[in-house]
Parts: sequence; C-alpha cells; structure tokens
Amino acid sequence: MTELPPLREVIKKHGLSASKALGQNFLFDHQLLARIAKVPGDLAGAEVFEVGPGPGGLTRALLEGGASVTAVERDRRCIPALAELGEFFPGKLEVIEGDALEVDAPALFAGKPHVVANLPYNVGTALLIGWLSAEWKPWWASLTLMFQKEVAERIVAQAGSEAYGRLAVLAQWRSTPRIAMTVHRSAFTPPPKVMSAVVHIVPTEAPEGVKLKTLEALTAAAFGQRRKMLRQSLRGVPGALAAMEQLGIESSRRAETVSVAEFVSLARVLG
Ligand SMILES: C[S@@+](CC[C@H](N)C(=O)[O-])C[C@H]1O[C@@H](n2cnc3c(N)ncnc32)[C@H](O)[C@@H]1O
Repeated sequence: MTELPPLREVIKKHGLSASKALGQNFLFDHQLLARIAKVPGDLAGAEVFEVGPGPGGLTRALLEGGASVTAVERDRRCIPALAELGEFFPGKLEVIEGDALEVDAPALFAGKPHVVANLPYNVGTALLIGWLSAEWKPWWASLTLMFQKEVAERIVAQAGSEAYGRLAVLAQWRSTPRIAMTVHRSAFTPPPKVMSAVVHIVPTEAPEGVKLKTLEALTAAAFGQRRKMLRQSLRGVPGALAAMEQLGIESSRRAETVSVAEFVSLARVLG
C-alpha cells in the first residue's frame, strides 16, 4: 500500500455499518480528525492510548501526527481494518480487542501516554470518573475526550452556573479541564441527536491534606440537595457545619455558589 484508502472505502470493504448497541458514530472528516489529534499537543514520538478506534479515523490522524498508538476496541469487526492501518505504520500501532472498562490500561505503558477517545457517552463518562478518582499523579499525561456538549460543559463549569456540580469539582480539584473544540452533530455518521465537544484535561498537583473520599462525601451531600442551604444539605456530614464556620463560609449559601477551592478547604479541615 502506498496510500491509505479513504475511510469510507475501509468501512465498505470490512462491512462496518455503525452499530447503535455499541454507540458507534464515526468521524470521517480528515481535517476535523487532524484538529482533534492536535489537541494534546505535539505527538511526535509520544505514546497515545486510544479507546474505541472503530474503523480508525482518529487513529490515522494520531499516527500521522507521529504518535505510537495502543488502542482498545470492543467491536471485533473493526480489528482487520485496524490491522491494515498498522501495516501502513509499521511498529506504531498495537490493537487490543477488548472492553476498555476492563483493560488494565496503566500496565500497557512504560511512560505516561496521552489518552485520546471518541467513545459512547456512557462509556466515556465511566472511564473519566475512574481515571479522575484513581491514584495521583495519574498514569496518563493528558486526556482528550469527546463528550456530548452538555457533559463537557458540566466538566468545565464554574461555581454559580447551572452546569456546576460534582463532576466539575472532581475534574477541577487536581486537574485543569478545558473545552478544546465543539463538534457539530453532522460531522458524525450517523449523526447523534446532540452536539459534541472535545475536552482536554491536564493533571496538576493534588492539594495537600485533602482526601478524595472526604471531598466526594461533601459534594454528594451538597449537590444532592443543591437548592437547599448548606446548613441543611451538609447536616449529615460530621464536622461540616463547624468547618464552614471556621472557614467563614456562610451556611445560608447553596452548593452551586461554593467554589472548587472552598470545597477543597472544607475537605482539608474535615481531614
Ligand atoms: C463513537 S465510535 C467512534 C469511533 C472512532 N473513534 C471515530 O472517531 O470515528 C465509538 C467506538 O468505541 C467502541 N467502543 C464502545 N464501547 C467500548 C468499550 N467499552 N471498550 C472499547 N471500545 C468500545 C465502539 O465499538 C466504537 O468503535
């Protein structure tokens, strides 16, 4: 092969009609895929963990950017198409047939890979929460993930907005998320019902003396009753009312006005 065949031909050749059950919405636009592949930064010589490569559109763009890609794909039908792509980039693509929710991803890499994925909504969110909740500093250098736009907005939301909640605090207390680009639904085949966005997340130092478990107990209680005043919603969290008083956080406030830094301070006082 001197040139890669167009993706639509690959789909046709391997009979890869999009499966609804597997949440398959494929991207074919070469320029768009190249833009997504650039979100983590310069990939020349970098390791990438791609989840859900499907027919390999994004995989191509990552390989063209100079990355070494290890990919996990659940749909067996896609494996021969990905093997052909691997022949075009010898030694640069390893494909594992399996479920990304079960694969021991950190064990696949010597260094810290960039994670890149365009996944079904439910799988992407489950993986994100798992990755953000695991040991810190994490095994990955950055996350570049496609979500439905509404979820992307919840990840980057600031205090005071409707979208702000548990996911924003989890994503922001020891990492920096941003929406790198929005993607119109018409870019996908078949088009999903809603708009999408690519989120880029870079880990930072974890604040000292703060336990994730404590922080999560606070945000679960606070956002579980987000319309209630904190003195009501945090009543069941031992020590929370005293901690608020110590920190000068008004107990008449509501969860969505409490910044990530304030939740972190509260969690630190609670120990
Ligand atoms: C939305 S499609 C995107 C495909 C391709 N990355 C693209 O951008 O065109 C999602 C892909 O993830 C795969 N997938 C779904 N659940 C998965 C899982 N649990 N583990 C690994 N791959 C999965 C699907 O088979 C499908 O190929």
